[in-house]
Amino acid sequence: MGTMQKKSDKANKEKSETKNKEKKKGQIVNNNNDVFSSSSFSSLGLHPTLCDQLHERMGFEAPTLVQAQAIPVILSGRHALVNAATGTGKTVVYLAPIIHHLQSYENRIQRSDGTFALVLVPTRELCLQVYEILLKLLHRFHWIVPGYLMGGENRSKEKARLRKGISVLIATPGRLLDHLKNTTSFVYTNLRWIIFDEADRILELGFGKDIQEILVLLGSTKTENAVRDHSKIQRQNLLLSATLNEKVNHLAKISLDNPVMIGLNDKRVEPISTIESLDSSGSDEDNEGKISTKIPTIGDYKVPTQLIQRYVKVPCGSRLPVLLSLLKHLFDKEPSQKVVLFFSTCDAVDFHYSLLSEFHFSSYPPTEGGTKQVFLGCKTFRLHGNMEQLDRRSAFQAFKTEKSALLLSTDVSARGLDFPKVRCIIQYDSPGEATEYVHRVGRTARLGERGESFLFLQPIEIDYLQDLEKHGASLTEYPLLKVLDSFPLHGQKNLKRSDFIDAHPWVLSLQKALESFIMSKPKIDELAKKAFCSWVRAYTAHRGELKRLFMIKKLHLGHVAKSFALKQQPSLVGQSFQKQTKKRKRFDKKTGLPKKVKFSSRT
Ligand SMILES: Nc1ncnc2c1ncn2[C@@H]1O[C@H](COP(=O)(O)OP(=O)(O)OP(=O)(O)O)[C@@H](O)[C@H]1O
Repeated sequence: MGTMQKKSDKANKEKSETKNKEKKKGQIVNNNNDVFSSSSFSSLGLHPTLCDQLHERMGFEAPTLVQAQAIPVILSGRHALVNAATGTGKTVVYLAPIIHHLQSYENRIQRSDGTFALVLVPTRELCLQVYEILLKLLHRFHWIVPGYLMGGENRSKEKARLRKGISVLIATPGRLLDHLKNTTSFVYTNLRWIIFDEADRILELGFGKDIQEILVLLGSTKTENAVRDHSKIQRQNLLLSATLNEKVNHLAKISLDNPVMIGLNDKRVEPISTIESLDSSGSDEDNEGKISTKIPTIGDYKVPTQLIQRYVKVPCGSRLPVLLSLLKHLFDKEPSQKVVLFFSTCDAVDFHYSLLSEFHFSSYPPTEGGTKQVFLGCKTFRLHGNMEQLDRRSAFQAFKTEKSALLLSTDVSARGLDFPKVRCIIQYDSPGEATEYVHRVGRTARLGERGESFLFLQPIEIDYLQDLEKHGASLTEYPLLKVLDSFPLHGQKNLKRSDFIDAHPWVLSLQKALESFIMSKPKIDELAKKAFCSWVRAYTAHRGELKRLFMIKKLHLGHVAKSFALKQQPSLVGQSFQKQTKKRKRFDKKTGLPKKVKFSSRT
């Protein structure tokens, strides 16, 4: 081993020891027995050099419970469905066994052998994140080449990398399919593993057809597996998520052969002999009666036990000042912390990002000359699917490394992203499906660390709590009035001012200031109007049971406009919204199917 290598290993060891000491100082609030196993990585059957990497380079002292349970199964070559809470280390569950096997081949694998393992993920950020972990794990196995393919990247460069050969490939489905069809130098004859990370989300995003095509092109549907049984390469496919539910049944059935269920108790997937269709939603509706599915419809999803889950009940017209007050309160209480704030649309992210970056307010804190100060002093980032790839990448990386910051995002950040030390999640717009609630709050309270989450609900939406309860998430009400009373107004603090949020003097004065601010900033005013339209559209897009809980008819659109600091409901909205609703109704009637998630506008 070279001196440089030794030095870097020593530095890594020191870094990991400091990290572990920090954790011991009290960051981890959960009982370690709930997260970590008492076994060691080597006792799971992993190669000693890989165990050293996990320990020294990654700073992992012991496997997590799901790692201890799943790694031996995956090492044995069995297909598997892995369901475990957010932030419990599922990435290593599949990467470690792949590396273990690849490094042990008698004839060292070469780039010209092409791709041995393929990991499919729903978003570009997750693609990069898994790639970075893989890079670290492969540090001592330089002959195993990692790589990634994803939308937004340069196709020709990707082609060139594929031509040279990538042993372990991380990809988003659309771009992978593109290369499978068009890049003749892409060698995948040695493919042994296909992993679907966040399997349910890949299907929810409407990639079902792509996945089906990918599986056929790779010869990895169950029927083709059976034909290939006699060939020398055995396939092993894995599906993972914190919310594996009935939506992945089709995928599981066509891609997994006698799978082992981990974290799904005794639920089994029934074997089938033909290829079922993976439509955009992955729904079972069109096959009802034909297939008896064994993954339950109502999943009791595992939310980290140490996570404090709250809801904030706010009348629609007061949403914006309440959001700003909550943010201010959180950062005043703990100036060095990271918060992720979720919205339903890209436009809402853009509007609130501009507002928070520029909004000044004089009443808090009162200053001598009455000079206005930026309302929220923390670093702010935004991340959504309509941003340029470069901006997306730099926001993602920057928020990862910051010690104290606020990230405004759509659901593009909800799945799998591992931002260190996020203490708080705010869901300003409701997530819709309970699965998305679980993944959004899962960006905090990872691996036993503490975390808090806030879900904004209007009084008319409060029944949504029952829906969450059905899935195992219990929320308590946040004492909002007490917090609002704590803000200084006319030099006075902590006075009981009102029993009603929408009549609270602090809320009223902040709302007034926000409206004047928007009127003085034509660009932000434009963003507010756009965000209003998208918000209403997104609200009408709730499906099934959720449509009953989030009823557009019950909304007062004037109050919705107020929540974007608009004094009046923008007039164009009526038309555009009606057009949109009519179009959707026509589509639903024609196809009988729910429309695909519009990835570009919503996330
Ligand atoms: N054995 C371990 N010891 C210490 N830290 C670990 C261990 N395994 C994983 N981690 C760390 O735990 C964090 C969460 O891991 P990971 O992102 O794989 O979780 P996940 O279960 O996939 O979460 P999600 O469901 O949100 O995608 C990461 O920072 C990872 O480095």
